[in-house]
Amino acid sequence: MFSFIKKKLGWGQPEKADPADKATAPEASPAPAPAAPSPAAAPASASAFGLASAPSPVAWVPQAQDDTQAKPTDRRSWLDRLKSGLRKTGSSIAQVFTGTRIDDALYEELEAALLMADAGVAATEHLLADLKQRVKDTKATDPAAVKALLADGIAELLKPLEQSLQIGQHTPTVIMVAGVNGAGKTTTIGKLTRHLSDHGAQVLLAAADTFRAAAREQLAVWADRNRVQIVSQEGGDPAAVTFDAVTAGKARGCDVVIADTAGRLATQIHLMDELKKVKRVIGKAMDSAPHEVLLVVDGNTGQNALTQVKAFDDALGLTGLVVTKLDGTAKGGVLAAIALWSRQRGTPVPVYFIGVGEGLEDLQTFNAREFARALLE
Ligand SMILES: Nc1nc2c(ncn2[C@@H]2O[C@H](COP(=O)(O)OP(=O)(O)OP(=O)(O)O)[C@@H](O)[C@H]2O)c(=O)[nH]1
Repeated sequence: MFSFIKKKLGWGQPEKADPADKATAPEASPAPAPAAPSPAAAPASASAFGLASAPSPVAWVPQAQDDTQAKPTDRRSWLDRLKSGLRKTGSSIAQVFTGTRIDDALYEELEAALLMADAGVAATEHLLADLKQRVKDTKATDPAAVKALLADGIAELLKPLEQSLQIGQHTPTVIMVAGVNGAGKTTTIGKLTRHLSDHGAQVLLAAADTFRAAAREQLAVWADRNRVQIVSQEGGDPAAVTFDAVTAGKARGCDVVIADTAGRLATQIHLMDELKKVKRVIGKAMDSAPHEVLLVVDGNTGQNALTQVKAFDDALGLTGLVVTKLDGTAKGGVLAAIALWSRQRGTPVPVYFIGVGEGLEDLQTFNAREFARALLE
């Protein structure tokens, strides 16, 4: 399990809410008392993190090392789930290295295995060329060593996607969540909310999926479960709901506002226009917002995930991804394709989290090295 670490003195003491402002968000539930920060999340002083001289505000950093701090059993269980989810692919790539020779046939087999794993043509070519160079440089002669070199190449390609979601630079940090139907947006928001509130953040949810009543109810259940506020409205304009939520979040000194939006295909132009409007209106409610525009993609959709990332990025300018359902039949190679595309884009679109199950503990930070290993096991 990962956790968030506060790096700012005074964190956990949100500005006093303006009671008058509650009236501006008609259907907002009453603000619960913020969860007490855990000792790990609320250091006695910023210097505990070596930040005494750091002028920067901010941040909660779900750290890569959190994974290693997790209890061995926790860590095993989610890694095992990831591995078993990727096993289909893993075994086919791993199979390539069971022989004794490194020759053209091995590279051809590997090419086919990477393509089968959804890496796509460009990332497959990239990884093959990279591997050949590594083999040449190291003079590796043993297939097991070549497999390890491939893991290095994949980890290096994926590394720029391994970044932390920064919370705390703004009050509130506004996170807009988008994706196609059923990708796992609401579930991811629920899991993220739990982790944030467990670490003392005051979270407010915006039910901007005004289209589907069940979606609002589902988000309300998560809000209830996590004892956080929600701004919701039956029918109406998703942009208006989000505007109300951000305004209420500002007035109440909330740490994070997360907007759940209705699922849609990037080809549904009017629905994508609606999403652009939600983003614009968030900016009207708060100058710098949204601070994060996250796309939730289902890891089982293969190369289609890359198509979704490109299309939503064109429309919204993505700042991060959550790849869900990697415990299912996902082949995982598409992350290599996303990483290569990200490299060409200039600024990587990081994978802040991966989903490896439906439980609260099944939202994990992305670790390039571990993912590369899981892919090849
Ligand atoms: N196995 C598994 N299931 C997941 C994961 N994340 C979400 N789900 C499941 O996927 C289904 C759809 O999740 P939702 O959160 O409702 O998806 P959504 O994107 O909000 O759906 P719409 O609002 O219809 O667009 C639910 O059954 C979730 O429990 C995951 O990481 N692993």
